[in-house]
Amino acid sequence: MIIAIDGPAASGKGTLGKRLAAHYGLRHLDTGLLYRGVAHVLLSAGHPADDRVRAAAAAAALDPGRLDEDALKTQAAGEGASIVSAFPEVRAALLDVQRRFAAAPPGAVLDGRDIGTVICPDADVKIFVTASAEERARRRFLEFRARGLAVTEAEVLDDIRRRDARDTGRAVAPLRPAADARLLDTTALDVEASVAAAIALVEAARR
Ligand SMILES: Nc1ncnc2c1ncn2[C@@H]1O[C@H](COP(=O)(O)OP(=O)(O)O)[C@@H](O)[C@H]1O
Ligand SMILES: Nc1ccn([C@@H]2O[C@H](COP(=O)(O)OP(=O)(O)O)[C@@H](O)[C@H]2O)c(=O)n1
Repeated sequence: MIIAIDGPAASGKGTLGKRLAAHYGLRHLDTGLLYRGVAHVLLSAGHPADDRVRAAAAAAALDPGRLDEDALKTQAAGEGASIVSAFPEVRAALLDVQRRFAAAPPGAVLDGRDIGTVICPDADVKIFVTASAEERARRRFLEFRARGLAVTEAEVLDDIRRRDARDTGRAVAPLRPAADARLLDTTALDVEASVAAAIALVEAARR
């Protein structure tokens, strides 16, 4: 079984992806880490994220097995990711690794922005997860604070809005629900209730 999870920044995609993978015995890929990894290569070498040629080279050379999640889950890497991910060459270079991951047995959960629309258009189940921007900013702010990262909730909200606008407005693989995606709004749901709702959507899709 292949489960595709898409949605805007900090909507809970990764949390649901991990939990659904554990529940159904599938592997999980957080595809945002790939784009964050590309941005991190550029930023850590002192180059701007909008250096298209370097971004394409970094994507082609990326080793998905060696991504340091802690270093990549920063605001700077997220912002950089939303810039490099708009370059078609970057997306093309990362396509195969995602499709291969999805196709390997026993199946997988992938989360990102274009899983249901581009990477796995034939996924068995597609979930588009949303929450209000304010609630997403609150959750991401708490996460950053727990990790000791210095940032305000207002900055996080700004960042989320800017990235969502870039991700929905780009020409290639924009963020949008696939026509056959099931919508899950978690604004008023805690993690456990969100997981239960997602499992119910998977079960409904399999019937
Ligand atoms: N339903 C929920 N209620 C409260 N907090 C949540 C919920 N879902 C996720 N979170 C928390 O919100 C933050 C963002 O979730 P995450 O799964 O990383 O989102 P995404 O992968 O979409 O960026 C994390 O700190 C996570 O623990
Ligand atoms: N499949 C994907 C996944 C991420 N991305 C880009 O990578 C950025 C970071 O993605 P992410 O999933 O790690 O971001 P969060 O939702 O975790 O904050 C997004 O803002 C998108 O620009 C993408 O274009 N396509």
